[in-house]
Amino acid sequence: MLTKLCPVFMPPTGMVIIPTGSGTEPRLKIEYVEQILSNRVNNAGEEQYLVLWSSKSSASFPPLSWHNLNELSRCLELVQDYLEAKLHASLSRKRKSPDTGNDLDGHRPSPAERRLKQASRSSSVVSSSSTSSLSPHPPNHITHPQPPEYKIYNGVLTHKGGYVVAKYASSPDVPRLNIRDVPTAQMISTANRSSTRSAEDVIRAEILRRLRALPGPKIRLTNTFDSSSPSLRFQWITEYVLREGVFKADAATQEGCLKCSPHMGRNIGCEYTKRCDCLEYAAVDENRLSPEQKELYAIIRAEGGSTIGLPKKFPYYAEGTKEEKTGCLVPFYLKSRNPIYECNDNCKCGRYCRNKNVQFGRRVQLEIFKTSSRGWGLRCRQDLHQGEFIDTYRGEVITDEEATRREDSAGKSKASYLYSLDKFAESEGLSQEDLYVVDGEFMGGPTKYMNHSCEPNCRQYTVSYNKHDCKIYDIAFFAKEYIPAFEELTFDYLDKDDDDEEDGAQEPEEQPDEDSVPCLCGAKKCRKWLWT
Ligand SMILES: C[S@@+](CC[C@H](N)C(=O)[O-])C[C@H]1O[C@@H](n2cnc3c(N)ncnc32)[C@H](O)[C@@H]1O
Repeated sequence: MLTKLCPVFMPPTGMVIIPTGSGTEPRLKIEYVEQILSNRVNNAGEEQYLVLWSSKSSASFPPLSWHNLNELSRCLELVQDYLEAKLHASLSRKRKSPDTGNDLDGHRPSPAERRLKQASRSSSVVSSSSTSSLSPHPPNHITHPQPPEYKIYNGVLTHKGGYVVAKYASSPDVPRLNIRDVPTAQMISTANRSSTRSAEDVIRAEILRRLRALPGPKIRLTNTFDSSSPSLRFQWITEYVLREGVFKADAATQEGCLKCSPHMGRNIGCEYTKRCDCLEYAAVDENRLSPEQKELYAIIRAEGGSTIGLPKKFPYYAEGTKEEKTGCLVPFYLKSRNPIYECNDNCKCGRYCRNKNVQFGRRVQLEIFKTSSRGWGLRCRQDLHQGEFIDTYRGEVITDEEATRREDSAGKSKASYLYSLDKFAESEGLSQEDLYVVDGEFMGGPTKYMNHSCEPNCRQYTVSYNKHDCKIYDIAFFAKEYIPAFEELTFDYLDKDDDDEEDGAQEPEEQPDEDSVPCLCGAKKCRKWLWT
C-alpha cells in the first residue's frame, strides 16, 4: 500500500534548486497557494510544510512542494489553518462518539480535517497490519529503507520577481503523486511524529507584533491549554470600518457645545450642565431641580420635549474626586443604561472636559487568554474599579440585510460576533431593516474575545458623539463592579438587566432549538443556553 501511495522513487532531477545565500530568501505568494497538506522535519532538521499549489493545468496532479517557514512567511494563515485542522483532527479522534461518528462537541469537520482524519485512520491500519504480517516484535537490527526526501511532486520550482513559483511538469524524472492520495499514509505518520513548534512560535510572534501595533497599553496573549494562537485572518482595527450601504454623519457636521469653555472654574470643561448642548439628551439630575423645573420635567416626560435648560448628570466622575473614581461611570449611568453623550472635537470645552472618556480609547492592560472550554477569553492584568472603562467593540458596520445574509451563510456560530446598533430603535421609530450591525468576526479589537456570562462583571453602554446620529454610536464596555486583576471579563450577550431575573422570568431548561449553544459560564443563575 505504501508503494502505491508513493509510486515512483526517482531522484528529484526535475526540481529546480532555489538559489540561497543571495540575501532574502524567495517567498511564496499566498494567492498561488491552495492549502497546506502536511508537515515534516527534513534531513537538515528544518520544519517544512507541504504546499498544494493552485493549478489550472492538472486537477489530479497539481504541483506539491515542501517549504520552510521563511519561504512561507507570506502564507502563515494557511499554515495556521493546517495546524488548527490537525489539532481538531487529533482532538476529535480522541473524543469521537462510537455510535454516531460525530465529534462529541458538535464540531463539523472541514474538508481539510476530514482528509487528515481519513488519512490518519488509514495510516494506523497500514502500520498495524504491516507490522503483524512481519512479526509482532520486529528485531531491532531490521532497518527499513528510507524513501527519498522529495522537494516537489508533479512540477518544477522556479522563481520570478522575488517569489517562488511552481509549474506543472510531467516529465518522467518529476516525481508524481495523485492529489487523491495526499497526504499519504507515510506523510501522516511522519507529520504526527514531527514538531510544528517553529510554526507555532512564528504565528504567535506575528500575532504579538500586530497586537503591539495597537494604540494603548500592551495587550498580552496567554495559552496554557494548547499551542494555538488567535486567527491570523483577524484584522485588528481601532475604528469602525463602514461597509456598503452604511452612512455616518461627517465628523465636521457634529454639533458641538459652543457655550462652554475649558476654563469655567475647575478646568474640567462643561461644568454648567444646563447650558451644555451636548448634554441636551443626557440624564436629568432630578436632585437639582427646582419645584418649577420638577413640574416642567414631569410634563416633558409625559408628553415629550427638550430638556435643555434643566441640570443634567455627567456620566463620569470628574478629576479631583477620589483617584479610583476619576473617569469612572457614576452609579446613575451604571445602573440606568442611559446613553452617554460625550463632547466631541467641535466642542469648545477643550481636551480635559470631564465629558470625554471613551473617545480616548483603551487605557487598561488587557490579556487575551485561552479558556478551558469557551475558546479565547479576555481579562485585565490590573484591578478594575467599578465603572471603569475597558474598551469599545469594533468591527465592520454592515446593514441589517447584509448581517442576515452573513448569518444565514455561516450558520449558528456566526451570530455571536454580530452586534446590533439598536439602542435608539424604539425611541426613534427605526425599523429592523434601518438598523446597522457591527460584525466583529473578521475585524475588531480585543473585546471580540469577551465571553458571555449570565452573571457578568462588565456591561455594554451606548456612547454617542453626535446626538443626531442614532444609527452609529460606540458600544463601550465598563466594569460593572470591582474586578480583581486576571478575573475573566464577561458580559451578558442578551444585555438583560439585573432586575429581569428578579421579576421571576422563567428561563428555559430544555434545549430551545437544535442550534442552541449550551452556556458554560458556570454562574449560579446560569440560563443554560446562550442567547436565551
Ligand atoms: C464573541 S465570541 C467570544 C470569543 C470566543 N470565545 C472566541 O474564542 O473567539 C462568542 C463565542 O464564544 C463562545 N462562548 C462565549 N461565551 C460562552 C459561554 N458562556 N458558554 C459557552 N460558549 C461561550 C461561543 O462559542 C460563542 O459563539
